[in-house]
Amino acid sequence: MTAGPAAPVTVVVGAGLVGASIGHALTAAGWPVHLVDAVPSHAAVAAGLGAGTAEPADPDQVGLVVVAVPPRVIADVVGESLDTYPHATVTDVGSVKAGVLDALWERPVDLTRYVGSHPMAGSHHSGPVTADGELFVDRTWVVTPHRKSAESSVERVVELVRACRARLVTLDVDDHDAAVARVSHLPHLVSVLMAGHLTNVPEEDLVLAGQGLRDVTRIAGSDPGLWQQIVGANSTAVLRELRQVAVSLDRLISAVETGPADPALVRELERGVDGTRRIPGKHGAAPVPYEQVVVAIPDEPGALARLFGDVEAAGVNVEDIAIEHDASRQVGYLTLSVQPERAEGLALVMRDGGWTVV
Ligand SMILES: NC(=O)C1=CN([C@@H]2O[C@H](COP(=O)(O)OP(=O)(O)OC[C@H]3O[C@@H](n4cnc5c(N)ncnc54)[C@H](O)[C@@H]3O)[C@@H](O)[C@H]2O)C=CC1
Ligand SMILES: O=C(O)C(=O)Cc1ccc(O)cc1
Repeated sequence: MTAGPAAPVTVVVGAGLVGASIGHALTAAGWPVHLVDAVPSHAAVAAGLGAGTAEPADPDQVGLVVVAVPPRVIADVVGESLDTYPHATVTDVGSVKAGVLDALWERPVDLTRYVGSHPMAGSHHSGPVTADGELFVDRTWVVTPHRKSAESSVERVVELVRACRARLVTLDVDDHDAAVARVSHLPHLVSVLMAGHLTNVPEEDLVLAGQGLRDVTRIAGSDPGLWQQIVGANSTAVLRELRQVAVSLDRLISAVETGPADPALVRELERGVDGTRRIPGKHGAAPVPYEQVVVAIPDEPGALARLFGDVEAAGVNVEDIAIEHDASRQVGYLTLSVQPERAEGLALVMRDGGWTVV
């Protein structure tokens, strides 16, 4: 992709997972990107992998600064960036917004050039090595203007969101923080609770772990230092959600105690199904109930490549995939999520190709 003539010289401060991913996305869009990091080797590694250059920018030429540092230092780095780059719009990508803005109001900086933002995409990894230029494609990116943000600054941050091919949502900082407590911070803590519980589970039981356990615990593997800062910065909203979950947990315990004959348990389980249906699909569209085709893959070299070749030849668009390994049987299972009307056809083609469809 090539940029229009207006692609601003951009400095990314913090060349970790999110900063380097933005560097890759903007570089692919033709934007000139300079990477800066308190740990110079992070900027050098990100640059070496193609996320921009680690050479310093001429401060007068910089049109946009993206601050992608840990939450605890965001306000300081935004303040310094507003001073260092006198003509630049400055945004940050921190997971919590109100505290940063509160801290900035206290400083003698030009806040018309600051607009907060938050890409709702990332991973449980940190650092520039796992960065991915496609991380933000079709994912929500929240922009949080404040009462002094200049319109031109908001537009520049919107250009950033578009260049990373994300889906723009504009929110006030407090609404943002309340929403992420519900859809990001609480789910993170519930995942942590579940994964932490596994530390008491005997190893011979863990051998039985399937995809369900991996699904609910993946994000618990994230950097505890980062999440300590995120939860700490949004503790009021997070506590509100946690207390509601504590009530739900008590209700679930009573339902299980009462036994399967009582409708309370099925009501709880159905509530879960209703919740999953409320999660929007791609582009924020209504959730699509995909159908799954599960294919057994023998544990032999080239099997996966051959399988993907056959799926491609079938001409079916795969919406999502998951791989589960059965350690005891030297076999894997590939779950292909497809539009419901394509599932039967895909299963037939795969069987004709000699695959075992489960
Ligand atoms: N990890 C995720 O999935 C997501 C994280 N975020 C937010 O993005 C920000 C960055 O997170 P990650 O990229 O995951 O962390 P990371 O640990 O991968 O990268 C942070 C980088 O900032 C650098 N750094 C620390 N202090 C600095 C300073 N004072 N000046 C310059 N560089 C400094 C570190 O050396 C590191 O390279 C955080 O504020 C986080 O809340 C937002 C969306 C997703
Ligand atoms: O790994 C995932 O699925 C995430 O949801 C990552 C993530 C972490 C922190 C954020 O503020 C936003 C997204």
